[in-house]
Amino acid sequence: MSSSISSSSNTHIESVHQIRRIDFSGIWVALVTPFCASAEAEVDFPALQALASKLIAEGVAGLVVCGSTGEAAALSAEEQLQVLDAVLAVVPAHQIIMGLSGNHMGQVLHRLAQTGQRGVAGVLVTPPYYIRPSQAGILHYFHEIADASAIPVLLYNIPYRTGVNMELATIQELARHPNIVAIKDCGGNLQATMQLIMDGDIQVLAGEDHQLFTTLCLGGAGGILASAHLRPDLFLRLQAHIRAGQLEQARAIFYHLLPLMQSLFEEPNPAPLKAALASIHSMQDVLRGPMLSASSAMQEKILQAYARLQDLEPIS
Ligand SMILES: O=C(O)C1=N[C@H](C(=O)O)C[C@H](O)C1
Repeated sequence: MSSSISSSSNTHIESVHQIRRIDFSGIWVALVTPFCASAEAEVDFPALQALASKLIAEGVAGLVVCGSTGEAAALSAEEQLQVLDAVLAVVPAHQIIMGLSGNHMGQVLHRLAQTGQRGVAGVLVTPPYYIRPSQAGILHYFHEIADASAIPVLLYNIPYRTGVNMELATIQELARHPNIVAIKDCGGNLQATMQLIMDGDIQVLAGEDHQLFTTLCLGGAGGILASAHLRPDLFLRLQAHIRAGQLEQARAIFYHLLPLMQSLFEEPNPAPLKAALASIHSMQDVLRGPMLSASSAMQEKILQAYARLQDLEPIS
């Protein structure tokens, strides 16, 4: 599968085995990891599977397991695999993307191999956090991962979490790698987003919920969103309207969703989301420390914003 890393990027790309290309367009849910209301806050596997099954039945493109919203940073490597396997037991592998973050290359490659063996649709990879590598270092990191990967790699540029931004030129160079197929765009740079869409080398997915409408209108492929846990039908309708060129209808749905999307991030994600899910699904409002449950004011606000979604006038 893998080849040695060459100093020239052209040679490098020519020598890499290309894996099958998958279409990542659509609405992907950045899945929460439900925990039990116990001292250890163990993963609540029945709640996880029920939620995953429900979202897939509702028609979303797929689920991102162990992403930021899945509190992957608070799960051990072993727990992350258990969460993946539990979701794989109820959701087809081609509808699952696995999150992969770390800063120890050997461990990251080991987890990549374990994920690849499970044949999921792809792996969503952040730059190594805390280290703050140079752009050349980021290139090196992703080339090593993409060379080794048995499954497609999606870039996850989220500088406010990792401490380092992936600059446009870096992403463009990575987009030439045959195994790097998409980006979850949380970079906050509209120029870069538009350029990547224009280049057409990788699929661009909105990674910030409030940017979904803009990204889709500009020609982006979809989104990976925490908020799509709540009324995924509206997110699917929004995307369908944009695909059909029905801008007015899509915009109406977007502005209807926006207060909820904004409220969900007024306290650290996924606390407001878990508060909402706990009141509408059979799961507990439990996060692992140092993350805390949403404040009671926020819980009320979220539930009100969610309730208002029922008011949407039917739009043909
Ligand atoms: O888990 C994710 O993936 C998401 N990450 C963003 C975050 O870092 O909070 C938000 C997005 O909705 C999903």
